[in-house]
Amino acid sequence: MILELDCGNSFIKWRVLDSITAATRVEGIAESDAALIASLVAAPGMVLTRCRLVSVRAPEETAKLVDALVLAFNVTVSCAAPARQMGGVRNGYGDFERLGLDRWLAMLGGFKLASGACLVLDFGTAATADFIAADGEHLGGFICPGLPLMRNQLRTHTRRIRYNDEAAEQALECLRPGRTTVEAVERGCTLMLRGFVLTQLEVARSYWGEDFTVFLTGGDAGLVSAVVPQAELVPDLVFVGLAMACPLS
Ligand SMILES: Nc1ncnc2c1ncn2[C@@H]1O[C@H](COP(=O)(O)OP(=O)(O)O)[C@@H](O)[C@H]1O
Ligand SMILES: CC(C)(COP(=O)(O)O)[C@@H](O)C(=O)NCCC(=O)O
Ligand SMILES: [K+]
Repeated sequence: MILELDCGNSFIKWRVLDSITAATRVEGIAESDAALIASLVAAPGMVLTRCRLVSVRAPEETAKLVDALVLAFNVTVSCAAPARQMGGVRNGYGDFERLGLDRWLAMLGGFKLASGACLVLDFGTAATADFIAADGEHLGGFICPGLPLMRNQLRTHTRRIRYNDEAAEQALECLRPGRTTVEAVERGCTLMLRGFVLTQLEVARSYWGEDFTVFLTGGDAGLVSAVVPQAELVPDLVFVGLAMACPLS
């Protein structure tokens, strides 16, 4: 079985694929290395042979996780690395190694699925947008704070914005103007994310008219999907790119 990991700034997304059919056997989201390993140990019938991962964390942090995986499961671990081009996509950064690897893999996945111009929007700790032209040229992208960062900035830099996660979840029942602090913040930040999406669509239209595919991914993609009904919601887009960047021969 193949273990796949997407180590973001907030969470580790993981899944285990059958080596022969490539079907997903189990998947989850872990808050820490220890929680990840505990979930894998607890899953019944787990025989890991290979592991591939992408990380936007510090190299030392990633190395620690790799060591822990090797120790726990005796697997070979392959880590996605930056590239100037791959899968027909050309990295648009002057310094290509600086482009976040999760963005790069989501772009590879998007371009593969679209086989044409695409706009890749990822809603995690940060919200990111990347533009890939029909010929595979990455035109660049944008990075903004995602919902967790916007919310936490308000909570930590004001005196009177305080509420718990349960209240936050309930506040998103609808997006009418808030009548409590939690509603006002959660709905306000959600509308900021939606505004981000609409602006990115305008940029994409200025390049390609209507001739492009929009991909939404990341943990908070569901919060914005209503404003782009034409978009493809692909939660595992980074994993599509990961399989391209780390083929298991
Ligand atoms: N099951 C879940 N567990 C944790 N967060 C989730 C879950 N489902 C959706 N989310 C949302 O995903 C966001 C984190 O997105 P994610 O793409 O994992 O970020 P990152 O890649 O930066 O770690 C959180 O703000 C949370 O709102
Ligand atoms: C932009 C990001 C912080 C997004 O991370 P995420 O929200 O997925 O955890 C990450 O892709 C990153 O650290 N990028 C390096 C900077 C860049 O892409 O220019
Ligand atoms: K991510």
